[in-house]
Amino acid sequence: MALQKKHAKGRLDKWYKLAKEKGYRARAAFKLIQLNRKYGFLEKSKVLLDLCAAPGSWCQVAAETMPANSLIIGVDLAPIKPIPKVITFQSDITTEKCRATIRQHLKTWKADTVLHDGAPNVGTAWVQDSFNQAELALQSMKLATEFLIEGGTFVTKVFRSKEYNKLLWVFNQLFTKVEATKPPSSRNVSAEIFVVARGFKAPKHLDPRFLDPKTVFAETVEAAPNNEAKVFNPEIKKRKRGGYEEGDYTQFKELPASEFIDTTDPIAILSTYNKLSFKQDRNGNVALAALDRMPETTEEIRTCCADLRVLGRKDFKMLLKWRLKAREAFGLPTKNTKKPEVSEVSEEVAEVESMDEELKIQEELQALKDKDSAKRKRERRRENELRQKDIVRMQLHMVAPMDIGMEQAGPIGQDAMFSLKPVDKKEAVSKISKGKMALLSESERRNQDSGIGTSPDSDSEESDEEEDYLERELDDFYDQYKERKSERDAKYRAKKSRKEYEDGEWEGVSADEQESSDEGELEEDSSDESDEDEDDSTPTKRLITDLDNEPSESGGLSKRAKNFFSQDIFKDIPGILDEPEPEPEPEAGGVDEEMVDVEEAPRAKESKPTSTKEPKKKTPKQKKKAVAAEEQSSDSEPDKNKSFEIAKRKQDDVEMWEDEDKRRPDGTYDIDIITAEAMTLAHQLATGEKTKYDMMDEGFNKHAFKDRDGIPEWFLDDESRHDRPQKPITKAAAAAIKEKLRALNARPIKKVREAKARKKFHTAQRLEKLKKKSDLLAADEAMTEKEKADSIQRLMGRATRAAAKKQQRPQPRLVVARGINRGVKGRPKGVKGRYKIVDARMKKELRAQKRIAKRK
Ligand SMILES: C[S@@+](CC[C@H](N)C(=O)[O-])C[C@H]1O[C@@H](n2cnc3c(N)ncnc32)[C@H](O)[C@@H]1O
Repeated sequence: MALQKKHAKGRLDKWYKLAKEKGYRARAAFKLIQLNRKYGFLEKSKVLLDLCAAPGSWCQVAAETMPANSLIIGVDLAPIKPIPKVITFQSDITTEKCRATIRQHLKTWKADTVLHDGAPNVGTAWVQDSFNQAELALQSMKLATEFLIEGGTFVTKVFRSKEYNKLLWVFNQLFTKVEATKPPSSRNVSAEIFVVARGFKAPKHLDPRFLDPKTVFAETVEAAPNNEAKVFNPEIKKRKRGGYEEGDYTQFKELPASEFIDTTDPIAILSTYNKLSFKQDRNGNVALAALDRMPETTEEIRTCCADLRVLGRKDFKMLLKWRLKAREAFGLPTKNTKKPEVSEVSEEVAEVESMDEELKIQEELQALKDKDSAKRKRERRRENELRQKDIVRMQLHMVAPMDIGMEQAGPIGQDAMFSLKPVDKKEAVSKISKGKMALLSESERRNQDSGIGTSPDSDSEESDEEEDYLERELDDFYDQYKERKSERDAKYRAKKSRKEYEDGEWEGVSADEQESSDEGELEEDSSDESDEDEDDSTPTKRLITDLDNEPSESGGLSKRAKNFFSQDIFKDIPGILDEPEPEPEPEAGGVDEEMVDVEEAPRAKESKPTSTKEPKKKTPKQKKKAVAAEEQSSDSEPDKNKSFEIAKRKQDDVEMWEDEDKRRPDGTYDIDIITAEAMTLAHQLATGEKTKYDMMDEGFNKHAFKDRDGIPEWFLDDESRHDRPQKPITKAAAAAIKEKLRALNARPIKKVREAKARKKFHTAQRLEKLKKKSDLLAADEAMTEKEKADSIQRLMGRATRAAAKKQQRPQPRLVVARGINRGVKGRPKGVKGRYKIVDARMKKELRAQKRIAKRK
């Protein structure tokens, strides 16, 4: 028989998990569900009494299954958290108070079903426990007889013990049908069994002895067994794995300790029996007496023998050792004794030992398996969590689908098994084709040394994962915080949307340079090799070719830099791109794009003088602008000498661009300086206080080379707010910018300007109309000159009157809010036309102001 798992986790079986899933407070819920499925008593009940109901899973099941508006009452020694549609209270079901409270709740009603799943506190001596359980079942039976309706059902838990049959007998007297069953959700190792007693007979008079534990569980005197005869000649018992021995329904089993010493299967005894006794009968027991006197039979051994069910592995081991010592003392064969003549017995002993070891191995194996599966489960759960989060982020448009799933770690992603990118990067193809495996392993070794590619031990892996998890959590919280902030802050929203519309961050040439330098390193290695392998001078081909762009070598610049500078905005900036003279095309705008040969670029440059050449004479103002232009061009100074590929644009695009391009007739840029820093810089450059080389020097500062890799976003965001380069400003520049802004603010807003323009336009239209009319009148030959003059005068008068009328809008009438007007809402009585309610003081003040104005 397998040993029962003692640790708590062994009890977290499928019913436990199911209960958690379904929201039941205990796995016991399934016991009632299964009992009800078999007997169907809940659906028929309108009133139910649940004795010993805590934590309340049976009440939950009852509330779910019973008809609506049913009365469910639950009682327990322990408090029960409220359950919808269930009345619960705390009480001891063996007390009179509990009986009275139930009566109070039931009023005149009777219960259709009484449930009892009580279990007294176990852990004391087994005998005591079993008796208490049976007594509790009888007690609940007593309550049932008082509150059950005739024909009602009583369900109770009992333990298979000596009292079991006596209890069954009582139930049979009071119910028409009594059945004992063990639902599948009840653990096999548990001795509990459920009795479903249906058809309560509801006798008018009940003999109190039926419900008196003393009478019901009265001991029947049994003849003492003759154990003495069995001590050294035990009958070989076949263990029944399927259940209980024929005719043996008792749970508590006691065995003389001498039999444990004598047996060939001590494990079976330890797992079947409850007690090893040292008690001798009246005739005495030689073996037991010897055992009792042995010095190895310590007090600890005696305590262990008293209740085998509460022992752990260590205790069992101790008992087994004690047995071996006793066997040695009694001259019985043990593993160590070498007596060939009692080979049969020694074989048996050996078998016992092997069983012990086998058990141990099995246990260890099981433990390993459990550990492994728990680890895998943890990993799976973590992965699922990550995936879930990614999906949520994607739904919130925080990440693109490219960043998750297949695209990243899939067939072509960076983590993919068949990804060619890393292989390609390291120029591994050439090395593999050369057969120089040593080189690859060398680089691998380097990686390993630096910790890349080595598999860290599981502990650090776990802590890394935990850290990653925490970081992700933090990132999520930060994202949520940003979302919340963006909802409140309009400025932040604008910033965010600007970010969203950005093309993507340009990391500058350095990132690519880094990449190329990496490549360079490897190339260096390979060049060493090529010294030896001179015949391998053929250029190596890359595994992956970029279909979007030309290879970077052709342009001299890195691919990303070239893409950046090939944008339209750089087209006309002199010194950045060496743009060739556009080829005269017969149909401009018809061709979209044409690649110009890279070699031709310098030639084109020669043919067209670039605007970087400074004009010989400049006014200070022009000089300032030119300096600004130069400033721009100096940014791309290092790229000047390199040849680019230039893409032609549509003619329309060029025109549009030229419209936007703010240039003065003399070719200089019309740049608006709007910050005090820019103004100061422009001034310094214009006065020669600073040169472009100074500016380049200043570009190499602590802010230019910040390493942002692996730094969390929230940190960068916060830092960027405070850690900024502070550029100097002069007082004059600050004042100039302030003035400029004031002028800008003084301008009317667009709507006002539009309204004024409209007014002007309408007046011009009216004048035009008048002019036409007067021309017609003047051309009329039928009219005399005087008539013509009068008519024109009238026309003009009408127009001026209309205009004057429009201008003279009557001022609103001021009505004082006092007397009958105090607190009036809406138009005051007797007031016509426009009005304004004012208080007396305001009226007085207005009058005074008018008087003063008149006097002036
Ligand atoms: C196995 S639990 C009952 C589980 C319950 N049927 C459920 O589904 O959640 C046994 C309960 O019996 C209770 N109990 C034991 N003796 C009791 C007594 N004398 N009066 C009331 N409740 C008792 C214990 O407090 C314990 O909560």
